[in-house]
Amino acid sequence: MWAATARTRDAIDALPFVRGLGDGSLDRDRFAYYMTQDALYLRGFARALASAAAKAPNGEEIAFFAKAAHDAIVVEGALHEDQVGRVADEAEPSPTCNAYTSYVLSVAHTQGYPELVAAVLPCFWVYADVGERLMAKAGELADHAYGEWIATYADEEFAQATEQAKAIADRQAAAADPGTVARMREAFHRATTYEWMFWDAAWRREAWAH
Ligand SMILES: Cc1ncc(CO)c(N)n1
Repeated sequence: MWAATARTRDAIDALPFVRGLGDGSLDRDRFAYYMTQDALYLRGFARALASAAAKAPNGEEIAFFAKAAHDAIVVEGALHEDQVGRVADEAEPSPTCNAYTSYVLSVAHTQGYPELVAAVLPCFWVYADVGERLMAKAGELADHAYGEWIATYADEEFAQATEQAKAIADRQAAAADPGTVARMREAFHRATTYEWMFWDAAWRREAWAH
């Protein structure tokens, strides 16, 4: 699945937002816009993870997704609050933020556990991958403008959660019929594309036309 999305992954590395995050040159306004939108995204994403917990077939996977939902709000929320302060409940999601969260929530509500697992996997995988790459290039994080962000996603615990999410997706794909596997690929690809769009939207500080 990852191989089919390699082009999108390369395109994510090439984004001016991601490059600027990596070398610290990104301006604070764009970063603040991104963090606010990301806090809104994480609320929707956490609901989708809680849905995955509700659909999971065994205790281990229920616990995994329930903890992931918790961490998306509590652990990542602490990073956001630290960086941009508390994001108001009534802050407005951008078109892309709204599209991405609506998409994962629609998968949660209209499709099965395998498709939902595939739809949330890029959120783990893309961030762990970007975090790790930026960490390798960044050097001393204490002196880095976005060191805290990089440290959060290059973290060993986040890497472990990503491995667990991958293993769950692999097990589901191995047991699924061809139609389900095709929908899993579609969900994985679409969510990876939304990851690209999310950073691109932050670079453009995307707004609603009206
Ligand atoms: C848009 C987006 N995708 C994934 C993550 C990682 O949880 C995040 N914080 N934001």
